[in-house]
Amino acid sequence: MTRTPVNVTVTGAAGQIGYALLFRIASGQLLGADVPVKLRLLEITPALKAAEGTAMELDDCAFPLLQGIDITDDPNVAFDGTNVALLVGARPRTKGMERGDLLSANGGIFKPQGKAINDNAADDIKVLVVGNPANTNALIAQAAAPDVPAERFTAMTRLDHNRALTQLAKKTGSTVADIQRLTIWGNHSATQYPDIFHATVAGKNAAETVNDEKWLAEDFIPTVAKRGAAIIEARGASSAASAANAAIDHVYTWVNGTADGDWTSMGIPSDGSYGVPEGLISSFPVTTKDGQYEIVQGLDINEFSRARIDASVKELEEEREAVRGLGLI
Ligand SMILES: NC(=O)C1=CN([C@@H]2O[C@H](COP(=O)(O)OP(=O)(O)OC[C@H]3O[C@@H](n4cnc5c(N)ncnc54)[C@H](O)[C@@H]3O)[C@@H](O)[C@H]2O)C=CC1
Ligand SMILES: O=C([O-])CC(=O)C(=O)O
Repeated sequence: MTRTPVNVTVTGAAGQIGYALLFRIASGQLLGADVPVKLRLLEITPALKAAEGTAMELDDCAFPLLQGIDITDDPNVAFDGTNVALLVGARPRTKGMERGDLLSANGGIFKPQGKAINDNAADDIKVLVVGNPANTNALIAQAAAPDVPAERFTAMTRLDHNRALTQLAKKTGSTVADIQRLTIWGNHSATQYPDIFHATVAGKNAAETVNDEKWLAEDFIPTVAKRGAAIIEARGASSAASAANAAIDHVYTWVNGTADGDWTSMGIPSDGSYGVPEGLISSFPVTTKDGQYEIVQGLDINEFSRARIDASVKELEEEREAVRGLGLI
């Protein structure tokens, strides 16, 4: 039976992440190996030619699942009938900046895009915001889309999650496949909190296996939280292929479900769980099934974790105040 293609919109299609992302979407890695896709590429006018070049290369791959590519600089066209929107287009930070410093440069992009999603997207629209500061940009887009259920707006902390998996695997001499139930809490920023207290390594509690609070506080957490800056320092540009990979993981998991007994991390509108004020877009442990996600409930939060979650949530509240002040929400 022929399946109806899923419309996938990618903003910032001519950028670094766009280049690492589009070919993987077209090859079936975003939604599944049997799901045809139509791509919509949104770019600013001066970058349309570069986006056309990428589209030519996509054509040249002859991907069996790719059923069309539209390129536009008009958000209303880009989000028309869209089922999955990946909001990547935004300025990346450079050396010495925090992601929050991008709010005034990038925040303005997400209000009109949120409105265009509200007015044009398909009823089942799912949105992933990658452009930084991702959590608060997702809040801006969501606020501009009152007709879309709020929970469809998510922000990417899967890159942080993946980074934490590898650091923990290295420390414990295991592989990432041995690790389950790791959590990123809070903001995709230096205040984020990668939590291993509920994680398991080969079925055993990770924190007990590590048994080294100094490593946790002074090595693991800062390594994960400051990894983006370390990549910028090393590469001279912010992470692109790993960010694209995390975007693929985020949407694939959202659509296709988490493995039994495991969970993932997603930036999602808080329902007040774990004391995170309702409405803030904060990272939580979530399970997914049938295209829906649920926050994992009932986890014991110790003092070590509580202080760190609260600090990241406080930063999210400050960012929300800042964008209120800018009239973006
Ligand atoms: N959440 C996360 O884990 C991560 C987020 N990022 C963020 O992703 C964003 C994109 O990064 P790169 O691709 O490396 O940047 P880039 O500068 O290579 O590409 C950005 C693209 O967005 C386009 N763009 C700008 N304004 C736009 C608009 N209004 N509509 C459509 N397109 C627009 C630009 O023309 C450019 O082609 C940055 O904000 C970066 O900080 C990067 C890595 C990880
Ligand atoms: O650090 C940056 O600016 C890019 C990013 O979000 C990341 O790599 O996590």
